[in-house]
Amino acid sequence: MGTGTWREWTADDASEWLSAPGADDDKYRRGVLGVITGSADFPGAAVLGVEAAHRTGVGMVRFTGPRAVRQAVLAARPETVAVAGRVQAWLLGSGMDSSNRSFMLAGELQHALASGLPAVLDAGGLDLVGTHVGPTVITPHSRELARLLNDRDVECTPEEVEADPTGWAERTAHRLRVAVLLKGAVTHVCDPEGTALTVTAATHWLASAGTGDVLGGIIGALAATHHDRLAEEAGAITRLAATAAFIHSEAARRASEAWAGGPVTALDIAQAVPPVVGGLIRR
Ligand SMILES: NC(=O)C1=CN([C@@H]2O[C@H](COP(=O)(O)OP(=O)(O)OC[C@H]3O[C@@H](n4cnc5c(N)ncnc54)[C@H](O)[C@@H]3O)[C@@H](O)[C@H]2O)[C@@H](O)CC1
Ligand SMILES: Nc1ncnc2c1ncn2[C@@H]1O[C@H](COP(=O)(O)OP(=O)(O)O)[C@@H](O)[C@H]1O
Repeated sequence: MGTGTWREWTADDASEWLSAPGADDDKYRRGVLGVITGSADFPGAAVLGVEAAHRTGVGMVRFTGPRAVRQAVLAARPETVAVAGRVQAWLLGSGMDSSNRSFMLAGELQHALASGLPAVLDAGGLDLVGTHVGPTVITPHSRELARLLNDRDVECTPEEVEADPTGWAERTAHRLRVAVLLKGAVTHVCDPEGTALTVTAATHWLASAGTGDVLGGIIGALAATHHDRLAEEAGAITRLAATAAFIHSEAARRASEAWAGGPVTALDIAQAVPPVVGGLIRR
């Protein structure tokens, strides 16, 4: 079992990490999120993450993932810039296969991580943990966490992770020296410094394909808009990740309520993010 004191992250907590742009802001000052996600097999993961990042409120999203995916991303969100350039944070790996990475893609991912900028490592980017130098959060579910640990000679099964999420999240944070967001009906977010937060999902309709990709986009956007804070205080990535999980959960609840408590899709959730962010800012 975990040793830390875990605390549920509340709306009041989340609201402290959100603000509207001011008169002095422009798109660059607000923050640019660089996104390298998706693949020919999973273009949707890139579309969902980019959609969620825009909906969370970021200065710009710069998508430099695989060429095969760019058209789909731009068709869904023409606001996205698809040329390389300066960014303030990275979202890497959703919809990618770590065992099938081209030489060029591997180089681009390594280059992103070597930048020292805040990074969110999801799905097919999880194996890159340890090569990062900036504030970083990994976002596995139980199967991905077990696989990641097995690859580092730590024996555990997805069932063991599910039986003891606090313990495995803490052990992973300490061993890999990184903030961990372990997804599930209760999402556990912790770091090696001892911050330990839970976000209990407001609806179980969240358990559907692509919702994790949406969460990645929300975390990425918050990392980009808080780049100044993260440069001073790397540990803030843990609270930003918990804030993102809270927004994600509330957006799912809203999206479901819009359908009389019925099912929602990942894209519905991304599109329900703005009123949640607006409501938290007004608190
Ligand atoms: N629309 C999209 O493009 C989506 C892309 N996704 C991407 O898909 C990749 C794999 O993510 P997962 O979360 O599925 O990875 P998992 O580690 O959960 O699963 C890996 C593979 O195991 C198999 N599997 C595991 N449990 C299964 C079950 N109960 N029944 C049938 N097959 C099972 C599936 O073939 C799956 O591809 C990630 O890169 C992720 O980002 C997913 O997020 C789903 C949506
Ligand atoms: N039973 C559940 N109840 C509520 N939320 C859940 C449940 N199962 C999973 N979730 C949430 O749904 C999302 C699923 O993410 P993930 O497993 O990465 O899916 P995908 O890879 O298809 O995007 C996570 O945010 C997770 O916390």
